[in-house]
Amino acid sequence: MTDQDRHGASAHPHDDASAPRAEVFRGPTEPPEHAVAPERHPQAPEPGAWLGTHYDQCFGCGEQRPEGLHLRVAAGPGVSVTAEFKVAEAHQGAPGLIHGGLLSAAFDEVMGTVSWLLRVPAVTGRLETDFLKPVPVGRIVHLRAWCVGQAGRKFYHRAEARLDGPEGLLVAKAAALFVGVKLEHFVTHGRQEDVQAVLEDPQRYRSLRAFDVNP
Ligand SMILES: CCCCCCCC(=O)SCCNC(=O)CCNC(=O)[C@H](O)C(C)(C)COP(=O)(O)OP(=O)(O)OC[C@H]1O[C@@H](n2cnc3c(N)ncnc32)[C@H](O)[C@@H]1OP(=O)(O)O
Repeated sequence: MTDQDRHGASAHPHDDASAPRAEVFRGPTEPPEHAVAPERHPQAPEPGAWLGTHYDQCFGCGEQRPEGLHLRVAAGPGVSVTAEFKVAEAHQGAPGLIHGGLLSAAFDEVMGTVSWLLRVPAVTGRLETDFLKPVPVGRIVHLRAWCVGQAGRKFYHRAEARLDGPEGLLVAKAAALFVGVKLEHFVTHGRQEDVQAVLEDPQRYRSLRAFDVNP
């Protein structure tokens, strides 16, 4: 019995000639045909401006997290950002090498920060990472992230990580789908004592400022 016999007209369901092939083969992080080019908000920080930490307890950029990544993110041209962090002892997975999940966390943070240039609060829906080379402790990881398309509330981002600087060895790549949310998302779902602390001192959650909710 051939595959064709087992599955009917074609050997694989995706081989159905009547199916919209481009859509069938697209993954969730690939912008659909109807996606539009993202627009940098007119009041987005100028290219080169440091964006600073968005929340002092954030694992990615927070100043109050000694074991965190302490990413320093700067606005780039268009809808893009760059960032750097130094791989610390606490970031190890294998001896002397970064934990892969933490590299994904760095991608999550830097792609999340792209939202600042769009002025749309957004959360990660899906995040994919290609790990290309091992990353040793003590090295600087240089990250770049940019938006490649928007379809309604869905934002499609890309990012890359290089060793020691923007022209360094490419060690990892990422693609993500972020979904725009209302600020109520954070107020509703966050642990109430942390939400309350931020409401009492909004400076601790600078995203609020970035999104003009509490300028
Ligand atoms: C400055 C800030 C820096 C921050 C950096 C760090 C960023 C983060 O880590 S955020 C934390 C991690 N992410 C989360 O906690 C998000 C948890 N998930 C959620 O809250 C919800 O699933 C949420 C908000 C993403 C979507 O829920 P909801 O608002 O009900 O929208 P929903 O209708 O389900 O989805 C909207 C669209 O997105 C799509 N979508 C949602 N999730 C996914 C997914 N995982 N994969 C593919 N598509 C998805 C849906 O299919 C839908 O598409 P369409 O409009 O074409 O039908």
